[in-house]
Amino acid sequence: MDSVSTPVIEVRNLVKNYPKLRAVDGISFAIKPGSCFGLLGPNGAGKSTTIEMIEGIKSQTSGEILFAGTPMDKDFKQLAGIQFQSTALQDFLTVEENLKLFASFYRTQTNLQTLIKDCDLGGFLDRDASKLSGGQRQRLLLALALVHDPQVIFLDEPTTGLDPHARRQFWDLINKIKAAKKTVILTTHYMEEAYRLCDEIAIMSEGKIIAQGSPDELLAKHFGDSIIELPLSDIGDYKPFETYYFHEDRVEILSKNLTESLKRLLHAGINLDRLKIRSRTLEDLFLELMQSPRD
Ligand SMILES: Nc1ncnc2c1ncn2[C@@H]1O[C@H](COP(=O)(O)OP(=O)(O)OP(=O)(O)O)[C@@H](O)[C@H]1O
Repeated sequence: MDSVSTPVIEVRNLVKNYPKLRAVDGISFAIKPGSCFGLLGPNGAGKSTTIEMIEGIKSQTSGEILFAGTPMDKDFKQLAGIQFQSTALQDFLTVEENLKLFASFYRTQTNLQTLIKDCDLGGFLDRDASKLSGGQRQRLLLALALVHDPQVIFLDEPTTGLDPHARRQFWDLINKIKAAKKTVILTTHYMEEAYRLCDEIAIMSEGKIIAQGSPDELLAKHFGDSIIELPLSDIGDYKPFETYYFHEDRVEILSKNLTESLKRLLHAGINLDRLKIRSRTLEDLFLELMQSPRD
């Protein structure tokens, strides 16, 4: 897997039919080595089904899944790290015992002391898994996924239910994994998480990919503008030249050229002390895509 040009994982025309539903409907994508690839989409879009087919947990109805250019074989299990849900934990074993148990399942193992440090488990190694907080449990589950030093890590909604601090701590961990040149495949409902961690994202809806690219590329492609916000009381009866929306207490002006828009406002004598400028976010894009009619 040393060729930079060969994708670590490539999915071609992947389909999954359940008895009454096509959950994944002919999707294709390629994941570069050492990158973080995010699958986004509303509930039921087909993200988990897709990730589980790549992990080899579910079989596909049709289509191909290639690992480093060749069909997956049993060696993939050694090279892939899957962060399971907390049901995979042995509740009456301590954190350290869980780590040792999982490590014993594999031919190769990473240095456990380094893993404990990286995943910040040192403070509660002798605590039963059942007694961990949400953030501690997720860090242990991540450590278990990393115990055999895999090349590819699968994280299915890893920060759901975590408080903002624990979520940020988890993002730091994922960034460490990326810095170690491992490939990460992530599903998430948090747009900020996708924006901060992913090099590339695919947004799924009803089994199809409806948008794909780097977060910044997607934002640039879909939105060529920023939003200027002003309190209504400051704008007076000025009518912006640009597209604008009045809200109860503020006006939002969609500006394609901030310098020009700000010059116009200054020229009109508007007080800009309380002005805010906001870039469009992935959340704006996600909501817009979910509202657009699709074929
Ligand atoms: N074993 C199954 N049998 C029948 N239908 C299933 C099965 N597993 C999933 N589905 C259906 O397939 C569709 C896609 O489900 P999937 O779990 O992949 O979506 P998701 O994007 O991961 O959703 P979420 O964000 O809620 O986790 C849903 O309509 C779901 O009800």
